[in-house]
Amino acid sequence: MDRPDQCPAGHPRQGGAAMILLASELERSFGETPALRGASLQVERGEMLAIMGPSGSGKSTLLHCLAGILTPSSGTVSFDGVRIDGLSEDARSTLRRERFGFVFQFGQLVPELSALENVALPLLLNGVRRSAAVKQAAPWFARLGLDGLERRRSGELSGGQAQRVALARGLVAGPEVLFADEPTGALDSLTGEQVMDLLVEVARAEGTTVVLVTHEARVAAYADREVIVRDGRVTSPALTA
Ligand SMILES: Nc1ncnc2c1ncn2[C@@H]1O[C@H](COP(=O)(O)OP(=O)(O)OP(=O)(O)O)[C@@H](O)[C@H]1O
Repeated sequence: MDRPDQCPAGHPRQGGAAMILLASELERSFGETPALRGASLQVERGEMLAIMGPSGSGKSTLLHCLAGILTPSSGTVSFDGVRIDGLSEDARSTLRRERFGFVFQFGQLVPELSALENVALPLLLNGVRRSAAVKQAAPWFARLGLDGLERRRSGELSGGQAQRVALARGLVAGPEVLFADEPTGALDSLTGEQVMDLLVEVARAEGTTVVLVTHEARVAAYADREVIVRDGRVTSPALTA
């Protein structure tokens, strides 16, 4: 199993270090409330990792620190071998735009834009011309079973459809890591399974690393590996290299 050309998850390495994300001893509080209290985690390139744990244990805060949305008050986060915890807001914003994708619990589509424009948005923000961005976004509709919904606004989509549009938007720019925070949390279980099936299928096909926060065991079961966050710490053993 220990083949040097493959990750444990069985996917080809894309070059570079095996660990794409490395968090060490993260601390972060909100006012008097400690959210992370020495959380450490490693994510291997190409793997799909589920972060589980009780409500309020620090899962989202950990994801936000890994993704450069938040900075920890102490501890380090490295992405692709480079420290990102000390980067400026502008540099973190560029990093998120160019190398990460996001799916949140409530799709957070821009209501004024069509579904197609929502999917094209990350490309437009990366400086891709409108016509090219739309051309690149369009095939995602067939890929995610959304044919014919391109012109709809988010208010005209079902929860599952909106979440598939959000998934397309999260993946359209070819991110190295997709961060998904309770991506099925607002969906019924069947619709949630359909979204997870697509998320896994597309992430595997694209070789995208996935960091998935969920409190649902059946959602975590899609992942290659699970860790548990309790009281701001990752309690299950991190992968040992
Ligand atoms: N922006 C914020 N302002 C104040 N407190 C916050 C903020 N974000 C998180 N917290 C607090 O930090 C702790 C960890 O929150 P976090 O959202 O990371 O947990 P979680 O495990 O993702 O929870 P849930 O499963 O309920 O979403 C909680 O006590 C929470 O109330």
